[in-house]
Amino acid sequence: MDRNLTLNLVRVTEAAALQSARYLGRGDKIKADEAAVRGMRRMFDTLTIDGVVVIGEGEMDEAPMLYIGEQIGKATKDSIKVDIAVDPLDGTTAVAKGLSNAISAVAIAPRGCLLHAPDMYMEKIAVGPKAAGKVSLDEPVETNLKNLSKALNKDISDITVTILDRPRHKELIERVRKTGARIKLFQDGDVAAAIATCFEDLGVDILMGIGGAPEGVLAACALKCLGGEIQGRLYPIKDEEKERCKKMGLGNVDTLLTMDHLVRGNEIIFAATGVSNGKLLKGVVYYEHNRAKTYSVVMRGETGTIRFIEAIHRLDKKPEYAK
Ligand SMILES: O=P(O)(O)OC[C@H]1O[C@](O)(COP(=O)(O)O)[C@@H](O)[C@@H]1O
Repeated sequence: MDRNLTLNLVRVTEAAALQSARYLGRGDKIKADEAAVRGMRRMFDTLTIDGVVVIGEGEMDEAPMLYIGEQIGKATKDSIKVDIAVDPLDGTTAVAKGLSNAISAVAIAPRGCLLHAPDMYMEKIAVGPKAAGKVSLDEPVETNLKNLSKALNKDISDITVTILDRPRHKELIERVRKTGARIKLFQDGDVAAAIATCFEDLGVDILMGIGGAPEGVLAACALKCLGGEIQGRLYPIKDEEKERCKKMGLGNVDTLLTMDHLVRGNEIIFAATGVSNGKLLKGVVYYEHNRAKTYSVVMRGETGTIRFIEAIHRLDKKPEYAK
């Protein structure tokens, strides 16, 4: 894929973040999400790609924009055909409540390379580069933490496990605590939490637990670029979810989804911009004179280059970013 696309993709998440951050702390997660979708969708129109959304805001009848199957970009005859995974706002509740860790994220890969993960839960385990290949969803929690401690060469009491703070994780939390490892619970945003395992100074060594399946694919795109590892297993709860897996040709839902199942190859570009403050990315800051600052990260699987980008936006000169 054209490497210039890398920087253009950041514009897409910046636009979404700038729009949705306006709703930080306003108690309206729907409006925050709609704003992110609008900003992202508009900016996508400027990219010369032949894209199709495979992870998006829902089916065509549920979502007006960025729905699954929607054609994206200004395609020319030379445009590369790509799959697009979007989460215009990962952390809608966080934004509504003015809490941390919300990001806007997008990934692209050549057509056919991204798993068309249905909108349901997925069990996940994610680690950074030093522990890639050393943990498995097929192993018990205790074994994984023992192997992680060996891989990182630190005592199990110095391992920090990050887990979504949900009642469904009660047993997982108890088992982790029994091993002596520390737990960092978080309220929302498991894409950013999975990515954080790849940066030692962010203080989390492993992500465990159940979150959204679409978010699992986005996290896999980022972790491929970063040299980490995420594995997933679909976690359908309702009968219609099981039916949906079958219809989508996902076969046995118990299959352990490796990195290559989630995203094939390493021709990947992933970009994210902070909406509210998080450890990985700071949120949008609005300044006087209609200026705003964004913090983004963009990465390419082929080269493994990771760029952190701080941008100052003159909203008076870019009215499309301002509303
Ligand atoms: O809130 P639930 O139902 O436990 O779902 C977990 C999912 O919710 C999130 O925390 C936020 O997702 P939304 O922005 O769609 O609300 C995800 O990061 C995570 O994968």
